[in-house]
Parts: sequence; structure tokens; C-alpha cells
Amino acid sequence: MTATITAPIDYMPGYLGTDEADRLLDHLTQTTPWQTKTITIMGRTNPMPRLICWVGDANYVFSGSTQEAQPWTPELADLRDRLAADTGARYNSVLLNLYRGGQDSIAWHSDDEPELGPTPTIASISLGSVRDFVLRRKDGKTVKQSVPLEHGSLVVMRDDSQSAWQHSVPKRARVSEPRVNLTFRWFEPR
Ligand SMILES: O=C(O)CCC(=O)C(=O)O
Ligand SMILES: [Fe+2]
Repeated sequence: MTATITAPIDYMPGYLGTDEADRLLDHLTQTTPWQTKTITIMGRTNPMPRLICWVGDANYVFSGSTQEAQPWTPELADLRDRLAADTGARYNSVLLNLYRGGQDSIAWHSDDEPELGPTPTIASISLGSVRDFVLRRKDGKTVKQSVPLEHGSLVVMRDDSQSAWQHSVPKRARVSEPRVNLTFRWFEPR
């Protein structure tokens, strides 16, 4: 018998009911101060293929640079507290990502900044268009998992999901509608 390796994530479709998910998507799309950031890879600077906004308790250091955090809104603070109760973890920040359409994406990465600790629990809420969330092992073993993340769903990444795995949301030519994703995290305060 061969052991099946699967990433230590939990997927809960319908974590938010449709009405609540619809309202939250509208609210966040319209009121979030979305920012365009640039990324530099091998000397070339390009706009990130999505818009982002950091919300959190304080500005914090992330990969060596200080991120300015927006204050918690009642909607996001309420969701943070529910997620803390439901996942048994604590969260002091949330990264909001806006994928404007299928051409927007996030490349392979792990959320493995030292400030998150070695085995962070990250709670990820998806709203809007269904997009594939793809995971692969870092050790080159050809294990790939793809989960289509539905409107109102929750993914919890825990244990070695950052130290042993990478994840991405690839471009999808057929998707035209936007998607908002919220990843709640705990940054060790300085
Ligand atoms: O959009 C997603 O589902 C994933 C976002 C993500 O991986 C991140 O913000 O670090
Ligand atoms: Fe991530």
C-alpha cells in the first residue's frame, strides 16, 4: 500500500451563506482602498497581476519592509472573530486580494515569512468567481492538488502547508468576473 500525501488544508464550501457572501463581496469591492503594487523578478519591475489591501492591528514588518495596514472595519473584524472561534487560531491581519478577471493570478509561493512562525494557520475566504487553488510539494514529489474555491468558501492552511508546500491561483482565460480573497494571518508583533 502506498501512502497518499495530501496538503494539510481543510476546505469548507458554504462557510458563508450565499446572501452574506454576496453582501460582503459587494461591500469589499466598493469600499476597499485597493492598491496596485509592483513586483521585481530578475531585475524587471511589473505591476502585480491583482490588486491588494492589507488590514491589521498595526503596521508590521513583512519580508523586511514595513507594510502600512488599514484599520479593521466592523465587517472584517466580525469575520476575524468568527474565524478565530471556528478554527481555534488567532488572527491580527488580513490580506485582501482582488482578481479583476481570469487574467489576474498569484504565482507559486509559500506564506513563510519568519514573522508568521514555522507552522502558521491561515484562514482564506473566497468570494465571487470560482478559481482553482493549486498546491504542490516543495520537495519535487509530483503531488499536485487543485481545489476550485467557491463563493463563500473557507480554506484553512495549517501545519507544514507553508514549509513543505507551495500554492498558486493560475490565470484562467474563461473567467471574466472578479474574485475577492481574504487571507487572515497572525503576525508576531515586534
Ligand atoms: O487567492 C487565493 O486563494 C490565495 C491568495 C494567497 O495565496 C495569498 O494571498 O498569499
Ligand atoms: Fe498565499
